[in-house]
Amino acid sequence: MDTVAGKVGQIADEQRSIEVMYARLDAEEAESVAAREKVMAAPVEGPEDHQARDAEVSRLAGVIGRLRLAERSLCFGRIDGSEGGASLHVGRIGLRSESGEILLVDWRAEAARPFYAATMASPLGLRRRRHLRVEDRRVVDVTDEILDGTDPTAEDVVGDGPLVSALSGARTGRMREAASTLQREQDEIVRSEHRGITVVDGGPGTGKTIVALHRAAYVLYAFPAIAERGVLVFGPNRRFLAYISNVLPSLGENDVELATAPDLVGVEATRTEPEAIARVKGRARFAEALARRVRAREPYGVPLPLTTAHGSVTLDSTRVDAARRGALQGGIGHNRARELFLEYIVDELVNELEQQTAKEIADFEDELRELSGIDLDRMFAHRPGDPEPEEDGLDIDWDRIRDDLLGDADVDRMVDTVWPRLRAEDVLRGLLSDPGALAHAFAELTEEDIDSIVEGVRAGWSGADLPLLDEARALVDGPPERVYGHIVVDEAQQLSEMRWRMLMRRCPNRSMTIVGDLAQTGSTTTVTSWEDALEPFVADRYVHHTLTVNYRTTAEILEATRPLLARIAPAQRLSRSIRHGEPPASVTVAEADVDTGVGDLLARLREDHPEELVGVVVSSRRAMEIEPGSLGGDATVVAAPDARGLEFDTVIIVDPDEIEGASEAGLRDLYVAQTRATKRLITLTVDRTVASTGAAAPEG
Ligand SMILES: Nc1ncnc2c1ncn2[C@@H]1O[C@H](COP(=O)(O)OP(=O)(O)OP(=O)(O)O)[C@@H](O)[C@H]1O
Repeated sequence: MDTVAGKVGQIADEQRSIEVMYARLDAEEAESVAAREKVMAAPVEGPEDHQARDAEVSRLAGVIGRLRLAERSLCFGRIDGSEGGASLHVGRIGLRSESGEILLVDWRAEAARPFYAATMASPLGLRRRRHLRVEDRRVVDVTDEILDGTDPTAEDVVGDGPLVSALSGARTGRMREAASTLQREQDEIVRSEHRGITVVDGGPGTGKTIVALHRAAYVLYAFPAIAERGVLVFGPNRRFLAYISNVLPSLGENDVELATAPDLVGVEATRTEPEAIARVKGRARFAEALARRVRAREPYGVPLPLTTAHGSVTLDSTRVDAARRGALQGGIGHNRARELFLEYIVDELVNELEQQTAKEIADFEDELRELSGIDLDRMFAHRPGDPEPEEDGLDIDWDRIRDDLLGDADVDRMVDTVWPRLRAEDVLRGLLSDPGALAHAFAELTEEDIDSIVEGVRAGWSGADLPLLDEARALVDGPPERVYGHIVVDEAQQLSEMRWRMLMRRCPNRSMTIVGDLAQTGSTTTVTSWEDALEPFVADRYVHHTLTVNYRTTAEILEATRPLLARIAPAQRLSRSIRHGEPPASVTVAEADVDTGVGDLLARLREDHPEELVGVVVSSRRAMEIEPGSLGGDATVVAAPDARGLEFDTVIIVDPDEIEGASEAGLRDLYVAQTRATKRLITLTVDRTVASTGAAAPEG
């Protein structure tokens, strides 16, 4: 069999098929553009018409955007059934011909499932799975897997798997989507029908982020009611979000929000603080301490004296407590509950005034009868045909009085004495500058820690303050207005208890995809298991998957991380790598020679591998000293604690001892650094016993 001729023929065949698809794509785009122009040209009258037109224009813009995004690699696969069974092309979106015949199936559609799920052991009725590589609307490559054990024919192109080619290519600094090569264990999670919480863990490079982002695209496609409320992807920092930012748009999904904590809270962190303090600030006990402070500004067991132009009343504590309970019932926050409380209080006040007035009139009548014998009741007795008299016998408009009292500045001031309006920032600042309250709630804080917290309040907000501010806002002003139908949390092992609360507050229906690796946990959280993280919100109502295959790191580099993994997470098994490469190398230099050492390594890498990306992972201290861009455009300097989630072709770890010693999570930071490389890992160790070594060559 002439395999080259076979492949050329197959490419030509596929080219004919995809030309039909592109013609249909272009036609659909042209139809949508024409429809949009027509809507925009149509006359509109009144604001409702305007609104409807804007909504239609924006819907059509969405459709056009999605069609345009689908252009690049519109179709990437094909499945053929056994024994002459049907063939289907699989791609970015679904397309039908004008007569309704299926041209292309969306990768997320049920019909596309066998493309991902079929194996030789379980071919699901398929004979062949084909991958197509399309560039600029031209089919440039075709590779086939025969799944049902039949012999390849001249129409089959069996070769290197597309996964291996995808993984072996040089990195670009941005994560790429992987809809065409999603693996079975990944696809099962992406396509799961479970709408609640799904936790996905697994070692570094097992595709957790890939799964999380493709899951977001699947949720948008398959669960419209959830999609309508919006999907959020939450990540640990902006660098990470920039790294993953292209994936969803290239899957045709532009409506997913990407956010870090400052984006959600709308406040930037402007200072760092010792990690021991940040850890304590992450404890859920802080939420209790804040709640106590807010509750202390609401009336418990106190009477409320009220003096008004219509009379004076003291509401006893039972009535004030009942009003407080009623107002707080809906969990709408202190300030909004205060408005309800004011209404309850004014109702009580008006009732009381009404009764007082009725009693005063009755007393006056009794007195008059006793003194003068005049019986007012008989004098003004109600005769048939007369209008109904007011109950108290006087023409008092109590509804108007009620309205007056609701807007009365004096009443408001009196209510303020038991239920003042608050500002969330002040509540948090109040707690953070109250040494007594801090010491009472957090026995683990030393006096020095407390001084540092109190001192820090004046200097602005830290990263760990943001979830506290969010909590204070929920207590004071009620839950956030912007909530989501589904939240994807990446690097979830980084979340403190307070950060979990911040996210859960934004996902009332608890539909989430949570991915992370507890062996990579950083220094600012005390959460050590998914059970502990989720128990307060959903008890054990979540499903858990573990990914086992490493798609990033070569087997040689992965093996080198084994001793560190055994120290930081003895129960975790090393994942399985599917690629081989160079063994890790190491260099030792004196402190004075670190810069030259790094410079030499970079020069050599540039010469040998000019297309590739290099990550230089250093301690946070060193990262601050290195000018951005000073190492050249192809090398990125990353502080070890910020390297989570990123990847580079080559990683140079500078001074591992310093990274290890810099933080309580130093060993885990070092493990993260070791697992960032797709091809080469070089460790530059610093020998502190010598003044200068001269830069040395790497040793294998
Ligand atoms: N099915 C796949 N097809 C192509 N590439 C894949 C696939 N799965 C994973 N990868 C690639 O493998 C690398 C690691 O994936 P990813 O970053 O999702 O892993 P991770 O488990 O989130 O890692 P970490 O724990 O280090 O953050 C990425 O380059 C990703 O694009």
